[in-house]
Amino acid sequence: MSHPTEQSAFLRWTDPKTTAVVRNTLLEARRTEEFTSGIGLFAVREIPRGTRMIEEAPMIVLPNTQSIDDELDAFCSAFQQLTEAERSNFDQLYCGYSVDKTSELLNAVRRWRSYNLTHDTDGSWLDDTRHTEVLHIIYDRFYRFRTNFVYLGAVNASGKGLFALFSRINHSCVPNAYWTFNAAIERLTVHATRHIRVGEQITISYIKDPIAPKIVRALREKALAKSSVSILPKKDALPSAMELVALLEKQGIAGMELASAYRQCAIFSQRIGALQAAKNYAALEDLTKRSAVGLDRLQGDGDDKTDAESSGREVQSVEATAEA
Ligand SMILES: C[S@@+](CC[C@H](N)C(=O)[O-])C[C@H]1O[C@@H](n2cnc3c(N)ncnc32)[C@H](O)[C@@H]1O
Repeated sequence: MSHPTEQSAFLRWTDPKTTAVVRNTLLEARRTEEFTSGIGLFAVREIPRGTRMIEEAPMIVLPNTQSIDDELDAFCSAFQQLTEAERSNFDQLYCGYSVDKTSELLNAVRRWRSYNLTHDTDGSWLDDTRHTEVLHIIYDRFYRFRTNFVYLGAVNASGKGLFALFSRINHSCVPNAYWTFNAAIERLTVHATRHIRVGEQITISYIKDPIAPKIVRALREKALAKSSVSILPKKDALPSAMELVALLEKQGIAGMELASAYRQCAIFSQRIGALQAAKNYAALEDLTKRSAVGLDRLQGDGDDKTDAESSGREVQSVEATAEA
């Protein structure tokens, strides 16, 4: 239940001198050497492939909403429930501020403010100057959420979550980690998809399909087309799928995309009667999935077409603390 004083969360910023420290026993957030990449997450220990590097509960969860007003309202309610340390941590997350400053969003922020925040912390009406400042604070924080949230299921059809440590992970087209929201344990997990050395930056792919480069898409489409009942002989499908596997392996892409390519190889091998090869590919698919999402994810929903799994060799919990 929201207490009136909690509304003051949007009437001031957190103390900028407060340093949010976000780490666990395997990883720490720090500035990257590249100016444009800001803060990143780095390994503080050797991390074997398949290690569960992060198992993190959301700081903020929003339900799937239909309108921008509903989403903003849900965000503001959730934000007001955060502790001071969490707010401070949140205020220091990266903000892609100028991404889409739309009048629609600004108007939604104005509406929310006028219904919910009429008075200042000292009880006086918000004057014009404070009014503008308060709009800015709400707008900025909502944007910070929008820069960092992930869907907890299907895009545009599920709730959204914000995770403090996960929010510090930068993108790479050839990532060394794979993330998924594991509904069985209601945690976001990040697994190492290859061995990671001390000091190496942890990266994930921000792109839904990281094997998007044209050449790879073409290969995959070729493999799928050849597997269909008509036109092309089924036996041609396997070499194309194997070509895709080889390309992914060469690039070092070892998340669920590779698992899916192994699966194609297993299916196509089985179809031409190469049963031992099919078994081998199925085993590789299984190993790859375990390394990317973990056994609990695989057993949790039984949907092996979507995400990955991991061995769960190490489970780290997030320590998000604030130091004055
Ligand atoms: C979720 S944040 C990641 C953490 C962020 N670097 C920070 O300082 O907190 C996403 C933002 O990080 C930056 N970023 C992520 N990956 C990057 C990359 N490979 N190169 C440059 N900037 C990157 C972009 O500005 C992106 O909008």
